Amino acid sequence: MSTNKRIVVSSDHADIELRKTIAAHVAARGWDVIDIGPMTSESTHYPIHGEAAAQKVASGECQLGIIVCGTGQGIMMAANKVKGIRCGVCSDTFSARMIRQHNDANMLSLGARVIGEGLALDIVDAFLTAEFEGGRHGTRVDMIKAIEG
Ligand SMILES: O=C(CO)[C@H](O)[C@H](O)[C@H](O)COP(=O)(O)O
Repeated sequence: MSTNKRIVVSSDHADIELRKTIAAHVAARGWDVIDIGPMTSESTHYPIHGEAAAQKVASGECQLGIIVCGTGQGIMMAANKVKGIRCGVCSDTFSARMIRQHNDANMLSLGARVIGEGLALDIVDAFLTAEFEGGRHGTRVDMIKAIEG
């Protein structure tokens, strides 16, 4: 398996089944998937899982990450606190494509209580297949990086 196609997936308790479905879907598209759980639906705290996934991306162990909580919002906020992470919540495929093309997002967050499985998988595909365009968008992403120091 090519190491430049490694992706981390994580969630809180809101929908571990959606996370597992996403993991299988992404693996079927040739990605080496690291599923860091949690493995049960016992109530947990999304900052733990958002940060853990983000550290895998920030360290370079994974190129991308996909995280899931009820709305996608809380776990996204936690992930974005890790230096080097650009994570967006998406409930549509256009945004999922654009956060890669324009924002060079390295993580995608999904709200399991907002969207259904079919749309979630379409969003994942849009995110995975889009490529950063650079140019003026690179200038702006560099400005984001400068904010975090
Ligand atoms: O959406 C979330 C955070 O933004 C979480 O996944 C939780 O679903 C949300 O905070 C609700 O918590 P609960 O313990 O599942 O009621």
